[in-house]
Amino acid sequence: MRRLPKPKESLGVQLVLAILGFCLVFTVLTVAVRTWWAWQAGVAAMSAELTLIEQVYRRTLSKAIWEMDRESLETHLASAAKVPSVGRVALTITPAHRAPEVIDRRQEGWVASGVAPARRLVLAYEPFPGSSETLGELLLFGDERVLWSRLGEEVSAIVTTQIIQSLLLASLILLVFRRSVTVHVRRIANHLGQLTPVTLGQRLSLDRPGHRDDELSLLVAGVNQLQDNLSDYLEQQQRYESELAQHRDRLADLVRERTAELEALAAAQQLVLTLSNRLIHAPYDAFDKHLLGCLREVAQRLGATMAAWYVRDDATGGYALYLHWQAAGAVPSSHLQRVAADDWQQLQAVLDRDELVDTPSRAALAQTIGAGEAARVADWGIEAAAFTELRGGDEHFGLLMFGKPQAVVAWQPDERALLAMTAQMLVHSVRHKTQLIDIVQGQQALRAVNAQLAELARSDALTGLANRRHFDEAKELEFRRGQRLQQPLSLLVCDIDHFKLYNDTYGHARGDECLLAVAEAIRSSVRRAGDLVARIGGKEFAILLSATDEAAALALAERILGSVRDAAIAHAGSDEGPFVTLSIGLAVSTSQRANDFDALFRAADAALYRAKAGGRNRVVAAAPVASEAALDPHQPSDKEEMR
Ligand SMILES: Nc1nc2c(ncn2[C@@H]2O[C@H](COP(=O)(O)OP(=O)(O)OP(=O)(O)O)[C@@H](O)[C@H]2O)c(=O)[nH]1
Repeated sequence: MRRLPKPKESLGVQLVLAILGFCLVFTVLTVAVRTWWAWQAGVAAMSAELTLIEQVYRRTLSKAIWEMDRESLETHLASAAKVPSVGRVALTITPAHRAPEVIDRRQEGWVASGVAPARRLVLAYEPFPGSSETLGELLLFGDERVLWSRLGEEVSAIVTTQIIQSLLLASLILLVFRRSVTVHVRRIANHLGQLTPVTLGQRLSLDRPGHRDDELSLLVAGVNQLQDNLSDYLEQQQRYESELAQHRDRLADLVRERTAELEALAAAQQLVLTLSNRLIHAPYDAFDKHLLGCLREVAQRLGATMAAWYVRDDATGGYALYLHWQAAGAVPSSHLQRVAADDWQQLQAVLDRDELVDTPSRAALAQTIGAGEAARVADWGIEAAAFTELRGGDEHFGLLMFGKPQAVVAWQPDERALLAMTAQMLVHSVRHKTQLIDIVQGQQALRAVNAQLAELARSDALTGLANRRHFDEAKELEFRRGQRLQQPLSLLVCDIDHFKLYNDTYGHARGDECLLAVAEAIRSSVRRAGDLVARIGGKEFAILLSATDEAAALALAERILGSVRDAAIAHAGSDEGPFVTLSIGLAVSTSQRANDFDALFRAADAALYRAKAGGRNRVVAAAPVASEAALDPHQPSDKEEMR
């Protein structure tokens, strides 16, 4: 506890100085007044003394003048002049018939003064009763110096008295002030200086005899009142602080709870996002497997041991189990594969109102979905369950059910959020999957149509064989491949004999049927998958046989002729017989024989020409195609005629 330093100045000293100052002024005034009074008294006293002298010397001086006793006169005047208050004695004798005589006696150094009193006495003598004679006059002058001397003594006495009086008064006041005020003021100051919140209860009391009711008592009461007020205030402050601390702690707890909740919510969001991504990228033929994986992960995050996805069973109006997951060790369910329409009516009604229904215990479950259904669900080995509908707009994708093996206080907000988000995510994913399947199926259909169109663009409309365009695309490729692999490429060019005549005989429509039958005969003769049969003109067909030598090509050509023959297409106007026949030109290309496909084609065409010229219904093989020069460019070509 820090003690207060001793003050450099003292109230008592200040009080004394003030009193002394006052005493000084008072003394000066008192001295002035009393000096005035002393002066007046001095003057009066001197005047009285002069009167007394006058009384004393009147008769003796009158008698001495009467008797002309000069010696006695001198003696009395000298005696009167020696009186201290008398400065000058002047006796004027006025005898009859004589000149007046003045006898003057004065104190040494006396000067005439306007302030010292003076007396004038007429001297007379009564030689006998009833007669009086004036003898002269006596002048008595007071000595001013005596006045001043007496005043000085008086003043010094007054001043001394006043000073002593003032000092005594001041000392007394100082003493009394110190004993009755200063000591207590210091005590109060020390008390206040040592006050702390802990010592506020210590009351101030002054060590004073008797019961006093003065300003100090008032001050002490005020200090004690102040301490009481401060004490109350501090108590209140402490109460507020403690309440504030409690609020702060509660707030910190709330913040902690909210933070944990938000973190759990963020984790739930993250999980749903991950699952959503997984479903988006899942191949749609494995979509259900991924859906089941989602149910499992959500259930595990919830601490659930089972998850089920029910879908509406349109046939019965109830629900059918679509996906189902159970934790290892959980009691497997034989129930609840199907739920009758009436069984979950109560649950459905609740779900129509609230999107999510959670029950923390079996009893709550019974209240929510009915005792019977709760018992069935309980058979699954669960105590707490949550249900949520999978609904998007007007579409209904069923409902989800998660179960925990133990009752809980309540499903937590983050768990409810996870359930809601999972339901939404599954609805979106299923919708997405449905849209995806529609798109894929659309693409497949489009691809099929495109393929069909492409096929049509490369097919002959009448016979379904490859058309000229297809043939032209394929010929160069096959030719180059044969060259590259050093394999022979054979080309058969087939032409129906006397087809004009056929048309003329049977009509154009029958001509088309004939073309179709011939094409079928050719197609059935060609068995190797790599061989290409094309209709390259009105009644002209080309067969491209890769990796086929001349012998094999000749055999195929003969087989074709046979097939056409076997088809027995009546041709009444033909010179060759009763049925439609073919003429075939054959050319074989090897790397040594031909430089390009056109040369091969021209060779086959030339062979066909020769087959026609040779009587039709036959195969003619071209001479080996060695070079361009080997062909006779001037020889007319059947093909050219056709075109
Ligand atoms: N019905 C039908 N006739 C066709 C088609 N394309 C071509 N023709 C006919 O085929 C005939 C070809 O006659 P020509 O070139 O004289 O030959 P040809 O009568 O068969 O005589 P050779 O070839 O010498 O045996 C013409 O009458 C064409 O109108 C077709 O797609 N359908």
